[in-house]
Amino acid sequence: MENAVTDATLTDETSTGATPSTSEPILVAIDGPAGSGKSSVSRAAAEQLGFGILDTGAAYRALAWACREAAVDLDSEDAVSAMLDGWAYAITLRGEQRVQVTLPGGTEAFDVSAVIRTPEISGQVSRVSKHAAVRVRLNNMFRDIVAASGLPGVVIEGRDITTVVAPDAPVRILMTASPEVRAARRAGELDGESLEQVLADITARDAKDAAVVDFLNPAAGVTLIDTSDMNFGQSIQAVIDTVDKARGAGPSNDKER
Ligand SMILES: Nc1ncnc2c1ncn2[C@@H]1O[C@H](COP(=O)(O)OP(=O)(O)OP(=O)(O)O)[C@@H](O)[C@H]1O
Ligand SMILES: Nc1ccn([C@@H]2O[C@H](COP(=O)(O)O)[C@@H](O)[C@H]2O)c(=O)n1
Repeated sequence: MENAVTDATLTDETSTGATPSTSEPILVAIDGPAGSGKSSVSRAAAEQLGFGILDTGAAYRALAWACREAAVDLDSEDAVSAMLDGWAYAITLRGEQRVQVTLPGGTEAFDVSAVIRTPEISGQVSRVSKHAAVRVRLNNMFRDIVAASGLPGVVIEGRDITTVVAPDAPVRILMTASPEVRAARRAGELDGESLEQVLADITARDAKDAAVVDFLNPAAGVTLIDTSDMNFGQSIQAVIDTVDKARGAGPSNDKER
């Protein structure tokens, strides 16, 4: 993969505002199904902790977008892997999330921050994330991004972070919520999508994704946070409490197995 760059190329608001750390960042690994609140809760928790946030789903989404733009067959593992040889990908770890992609052979860095969130991309992304070879390469890219971040800590969220990308992270969380709660939250964000449609979409995506990685059951040592009956603030606090507990301080309301 050419140039998997992060904050450094994405202007001011992405800079950490602190002396870059020279040691490995502390990792907070968070997994969960679609709409569980991983991204938004992780982002808010990261801000409180003074950490960066790496949204790994954004890379899969950007890859699906790039393949569609370049008329690459999303179901072909070889063709999608070839896209990884030629593209350039950049994501901010601090401040507003910005995602940029340069297509193979191109020079323009497209800002795909908004388009990767559309239902069209959500509906196609599992076609690229199902490929084992693609996952291995993106997982290496995620580890490289974190290692090069210069941040004191990074919250990294996705589907296989607690189990594959960072199984040794000192804090590992599975964030979940009932399908109905997740659909209601997501429907609130999407204009013109009925609750039934959103529920059907996230259920279908979870089923496809769960065939590749298990993000519905916490692995040994992973803290389960079910946010079904929590508001946004309580969900953030549950993450902070879990981090504090791992650091040997403060309360905890988690369930471990
Ligand atoms: N505990 C909560 N209470 C109320 N709303 C919440 C809570 N957690 C998250 N939300 C809201 O639910 C929506 C979905 O959250 P978010 O996008 O973070 O989920 P996600 O797990 O990252 O989803 P995806 O995997 O589809 O990207 C957002 O509008 C978010 O603000
Ligand atoms: N670690 C990950 C993260 C994401 N995926 C795939 O990307 C899709 C989009 O992820 P969001 O978190 O933005 O919803 C998701 O549906 C998976 O197909 C993944 O496989 N592994």
